[in-house]
Amino acid sequence: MADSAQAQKLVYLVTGGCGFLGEHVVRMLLQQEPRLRELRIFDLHLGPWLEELKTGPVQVTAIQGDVTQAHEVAAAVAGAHVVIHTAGLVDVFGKASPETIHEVNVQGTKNVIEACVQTGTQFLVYTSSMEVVGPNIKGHPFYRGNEDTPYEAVHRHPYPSSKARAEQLVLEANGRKVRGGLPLVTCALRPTGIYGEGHQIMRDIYYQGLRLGGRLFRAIPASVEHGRVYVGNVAWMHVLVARELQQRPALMGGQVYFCYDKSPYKSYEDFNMEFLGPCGLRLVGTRPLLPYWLLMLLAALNALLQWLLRPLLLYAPLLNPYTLAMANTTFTVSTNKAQRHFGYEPLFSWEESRTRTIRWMQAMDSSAQ
Ligand SMILES: NC(=O)C1=CN([C@@H]2O[C@H](COP(=O)(O)OP(=O)(O)OC[C@H]3O[C@@H](n4cnc5c(N)ncnc54)[C@H](O)[C@@H]3O)[C@@H](O)[C@H]2O)C=CC1
Ligand SMILES: CC(C)[C@@H](O)CC[C@@H](C)[C@H]1CC[C@H]2[C@@H]3[C@H](O)CC4=CC(=O)CC[C@]4(C)[C@H]3CC[C@]12C
Repeated sequence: MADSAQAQKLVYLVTGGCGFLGEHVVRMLLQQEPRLRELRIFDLHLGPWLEELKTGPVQVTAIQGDVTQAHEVAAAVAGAHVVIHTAGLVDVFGKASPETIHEVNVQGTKNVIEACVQTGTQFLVYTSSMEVVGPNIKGHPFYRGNEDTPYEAVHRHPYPSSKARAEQLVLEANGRKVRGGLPLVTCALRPTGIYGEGHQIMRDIYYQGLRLGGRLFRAIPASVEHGRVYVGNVAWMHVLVARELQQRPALMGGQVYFCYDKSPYKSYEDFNMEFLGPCGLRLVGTRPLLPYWLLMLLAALNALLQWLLRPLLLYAPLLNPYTLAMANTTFTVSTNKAQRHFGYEPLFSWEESRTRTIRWMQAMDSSAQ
């Protein structure tokens, strides 16, 4: 909690503060930011857990709002010193239309930037994504790359395209004069695949395994590495970068940083088994059980079914052409830019990250019995 020795004077706003990552950012700020006077949580859907946060020394203000509505964003931003913008439509399963994804992720980010400029907020941290870089539509591997590694970032899918455009807008806004004449200082964080307590996809895969008698069937070669990072470390990096951005605007303003920790390099499926195995699931097959062309056919059939059924119901399975291509393309990062620029070190070791995630899954498992 806040240290009385340091003046509590800052107002932070977290957009998307009730999401998987957002909740961890909110809780991390309350634990690790001693200068916090008020913490505003802006989200389309407010969680009931927010009430428990209102008993501490920091004023917690829950704001139900929509980032696509400029006036709602401006009202929430007014008076904030720092904005951490995590709100977004994270959809690679065809649940939302491309237009809606663009409206939330791009127009919503434009609204946040303009709100900072109009109301005089000087510091903006944007939650971008590894997907801004890749994997690209050509399936080029990105093997333990960093922020400077050359890579042909080519996107067609609405989600990565929207994240790339939003990140570009945030970085271009760095240096704009805000109300009062000071410069806006922005930066973007690029998490790889986030895991940890509250990860909906992990929950979906777990229940899929239960439905298949405790088994999951390998679809991706074990050799295809996919970067993963623990949600607590991503939250910590957001808190640290928001603090250090105020101290080193010339160095950090306009920069991008991959989010990373000591999570091991594994295939997406093998990495998930670190948590699903202790919950009783088994991954069948040491290599893919089906040939890739058959997986592509099944993925295409899923996409066709989704389109045919859309007037009646939402059919959004994990396997579709985009998710298959993502899972089947190596994308891992190896960097220390965040450490060099603002002293970032993961707050949670791999062992702690794994234990916390397993405990969350086992608690979910016991409630599912
Ligand atoms: N989950 C992952 O593996 C990764 C996520 N990210 C990024 O991290 C951020 C958070 O992602 P998650 O926590 O996984 O997603 P999430 O879906 O759990 O959280 C997103 C939050 O934004 C809110 N939101 C959505 N539309 C909104 C709107 N129009 N107005 C206000 N709030 C709105 C949602 O209600 C939700 O609480 C996103 O920007 C995403 O692109 C980046 C890399 C990896
Ligand atoms: C059905 C099988 C082929 C199975 O292995 C599919 C897994 C698939 C659902 C995931 C594989 C890679 C994931 C994405 C990756 O972690 C990068 C991401 C970054 C984000 O900003 C949001 C989430 C995601 C797109 C993530 C989504 C799930 C996967 C596609």
